[in-house]
Amino acid sequence: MDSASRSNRQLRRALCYSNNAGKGQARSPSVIVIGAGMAGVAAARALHDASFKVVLLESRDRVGGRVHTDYSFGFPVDLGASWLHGVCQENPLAPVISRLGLPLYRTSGDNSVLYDHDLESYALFDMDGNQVPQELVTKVGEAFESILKETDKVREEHDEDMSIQRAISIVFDRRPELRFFEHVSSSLPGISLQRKLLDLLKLVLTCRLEGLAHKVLQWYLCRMEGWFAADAETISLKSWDKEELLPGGHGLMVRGYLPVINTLAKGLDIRLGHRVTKITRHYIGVKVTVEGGKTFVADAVVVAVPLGVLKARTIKFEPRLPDWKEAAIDDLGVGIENKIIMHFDKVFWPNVEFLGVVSDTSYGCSYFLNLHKATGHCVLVYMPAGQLARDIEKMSDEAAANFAFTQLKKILPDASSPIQYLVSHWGTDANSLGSYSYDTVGKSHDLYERLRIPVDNLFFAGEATSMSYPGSVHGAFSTGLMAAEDCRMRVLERYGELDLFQPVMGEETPISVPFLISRL
Ligand SMILES: Cc1cc2nc3c(=O)[nH]c(=O)nc-3n(C[C@H](O)[C@H](O)[C@H](O)COP(=O)(O)OP(=O)(O)OC[C@H]3O[C@@H](n4cnc5c(N)ncnc54)[C@H](O)[C@@H]3O)c2cc1C
Repeated sequence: MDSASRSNRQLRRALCYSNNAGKGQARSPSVIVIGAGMAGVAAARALHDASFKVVLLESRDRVGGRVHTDYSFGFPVDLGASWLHGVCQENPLAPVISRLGLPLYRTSGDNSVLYDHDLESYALFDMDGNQVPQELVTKVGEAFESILKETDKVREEHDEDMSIQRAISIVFDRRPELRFFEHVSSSLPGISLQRKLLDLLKLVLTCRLEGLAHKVLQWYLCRMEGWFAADAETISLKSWDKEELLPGGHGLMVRGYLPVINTLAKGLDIRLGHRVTKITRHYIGVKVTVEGGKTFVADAVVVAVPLGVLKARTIKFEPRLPDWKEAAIDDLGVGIENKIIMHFDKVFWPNVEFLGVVSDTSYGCSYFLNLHKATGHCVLVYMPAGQLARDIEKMSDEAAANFAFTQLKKILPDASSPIQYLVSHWGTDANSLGSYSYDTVGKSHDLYERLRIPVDNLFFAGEATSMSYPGSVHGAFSTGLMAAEDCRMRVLERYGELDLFQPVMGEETPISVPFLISRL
């Protein structure tokens, strides 16, 4: 007997044993889900509800993954995801959020990836603490949208992909007037030309338009980089807008995201502190090894660990994953965004949702989310992304919090020091190794789908396997359901017992419960 059939036999015995199947007893199909983030929990929940025997292995000592609500301030704050992108009933998370009665604070009704905040909710400042006139903030925001529309033409003309940064500079070379003067005047409809020119002159005189407008533009670029957690010179022109945007705008989870995870995770067999190191697949089943050598066997596995972890090859696949799968893992980008959450004893900042610092480069720009507007707590959240996030992550937590506070002091010199702070490390945390995926220059958007496609009895889930909603919580959730359904079909087809089990995405009529949306 060769070693493959010997180990198949051992695995079959282990499967029977692990599933408690006595003589004549029908054995439940079994699955191991790896990673208790939104995708893994969704997959485990669905398979559990479909009568599978499910074990969920999680390396951390908590569930949620990149959903991480912290309560150490005495109230919930999210170190990872905090917005529901697409506040609408079509959002796959809508039923659970609505039924739990979790309130949302809508920061924007706009569905664009650029504005998860309405333009009028920003207060921007230069490095000397002078506030940028609101009219200029709005106008440059509109100009930025026009510039991005112009990059569409660049995309159509070039077969080769390029970075969004490069495309913007081509637009400027071709249409220098887009450096604001024409835009500002032509975007005031219904006003006579003379009046427009007068308005423009006033703007130029009051705020040294060109220099300041350039800085505001860099700030918008910095916000866009935040959306992708990556620098503009690495973001693909061909694919940056390929994700699907659900309607309804963007809503902050006022009480944090964790209640959603906890609800889905209720009653599941979750093993915390179980870091998977090896996945061995056989025709009849899969063996999973965790740190310390303990093993688990099942009919199938759902791999729901982050793309960063797959890239680092800290989980060994035996036999190796096929080349096309390894290439997808290598080629898809993973960016970094972090949060430095500062708790103050009083509010000393303006009553807007976003405070921004403008600068000559997007790297020098920064922004703070004002949680006081949404939650009533005296909290500002500093959110660096891309290279800036990478640089700050090299600092100690104290130095990182000081850095954020120094930025704040530049715009609000009378700022008082935070009484508490929290710092995330999504880029270096071995359990994430990045914040979320994005399309890099020259690589196809299909990579998300390639990452999702199963390999035998290995199923893949997670935000980076979502073609439609990458980098999001609802995207992770829907890939968990998809992986569960694929797994259910494959395993049950083999047993010929399809009709014995509930479908993963049950056929009950969904009850539509409205969201609780506020804006103070
Ligand atoms: C700072 C930040 C802000 C964000 N903001 C938003 C937002 O506002 N809205 C939004 O929709 N999305 C946001 N996102 C993205 C969103 O958080 C993710 O897309 C989503 O939570 C990913 O879920 P997941 O299940 O794919 O992965 P994860 O949540 O990362 O889950 C993977 C799990 O696998 C575990 N794991 C890793 N290695 C192993 C191993 N070897 N063995 C066992 N377990 C392992 C991890 O510990 C983790 O629990 C944000 C992300 C970050 C970092």
